[in-house]
Amino acid sequence: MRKAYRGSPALRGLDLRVAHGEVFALLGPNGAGKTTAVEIMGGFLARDGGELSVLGRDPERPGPHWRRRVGVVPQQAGAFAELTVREAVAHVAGLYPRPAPVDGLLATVGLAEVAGRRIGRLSGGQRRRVDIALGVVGRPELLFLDEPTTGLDVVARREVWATVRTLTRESGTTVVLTSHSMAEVEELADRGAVIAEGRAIALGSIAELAAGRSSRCEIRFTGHRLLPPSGLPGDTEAELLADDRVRVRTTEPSGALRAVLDRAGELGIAEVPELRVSRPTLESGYLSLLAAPARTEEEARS
Ligand SMILES: Nc1ncnc2c1ncn2[C@@H]1O[C@H](COP(=O)(O)OP(=O)(O)OP(=O)(O)O)[C@@H](O)[C@H]1O
Repeated sequence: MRKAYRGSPALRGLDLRVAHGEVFALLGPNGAGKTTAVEIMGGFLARDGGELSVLGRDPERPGPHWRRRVGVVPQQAGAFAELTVREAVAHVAGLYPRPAPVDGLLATVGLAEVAGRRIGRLSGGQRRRVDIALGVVGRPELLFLDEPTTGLDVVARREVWATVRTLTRESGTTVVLTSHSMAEVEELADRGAVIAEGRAIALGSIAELAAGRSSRCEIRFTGHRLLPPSGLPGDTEAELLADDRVRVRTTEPSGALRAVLDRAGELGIAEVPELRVSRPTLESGYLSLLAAPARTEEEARS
């Protein structure tokens, strides 16, 4: 996809493939082009170039039934302020041939108790749930969720995650999710792409994105004498920090840990002080990908 706004490029050849039934995350800094991509894929915005097939159709020439098969929860929604929750959801349900039962859906998204209240009187989190209910009431095969939990409290966020998981599990809905929350992406997504300056700089499973530019795990403990004199296995780097703390980064966490534990045994130390082993987080992988020099899409795909 290519798109420029008044000559200034927002998408410079964004290339994506989302598989049927998966939750695919679009990650990237502010202004990277995520919302522009969602608006184009959802059929709300014309692109300048590139080929696009969404559920087998070009969103600019969708044919009669395509729109009913695609649900969109935009970043800024909040329609129907004068209607009650149930009226709004029932109204939108009436536009679809096989809508979800309204009261069941309101229960699923946690709105049953405020079903009779006007949308304009709801809290921000409750309105966001209305947005989600409106996006899914037509039982779309494909759902675009643009930052679904921004502004929600921790409990509400988890409830929205549970709703999305229920939808994907029970109806096999394919979801394209944009989010700035790494926790959200780790919780919901199967695969994703990191977008920067209108291009995908990395594509893959969430574990692959978390590995980022270096797939090394981290082992931390206190006491440099626990480092075996013969060294550690694999592609490993040991760093001495303040207070005699040690940070080991390694591609072979089990082997490196075994070597440290063996050394502790030799020294008669039963418990390695402050021992912690961690895999790379999505946040660290994401940051390493963004810090990398601009890569071509071919490199990103491989
Ligand atoms: N309607 C518009 N008119 C002009 N420029 C726009 C318009 N919409 C977006 N842009 C520009 O296009 C670029 C991509 O914006 P977009 O909203 O797609 O990014 P995003 O990745 O969704 O960002 P965020 O994470 O902040 O939501 C930005 O430089 C933005 O300023």
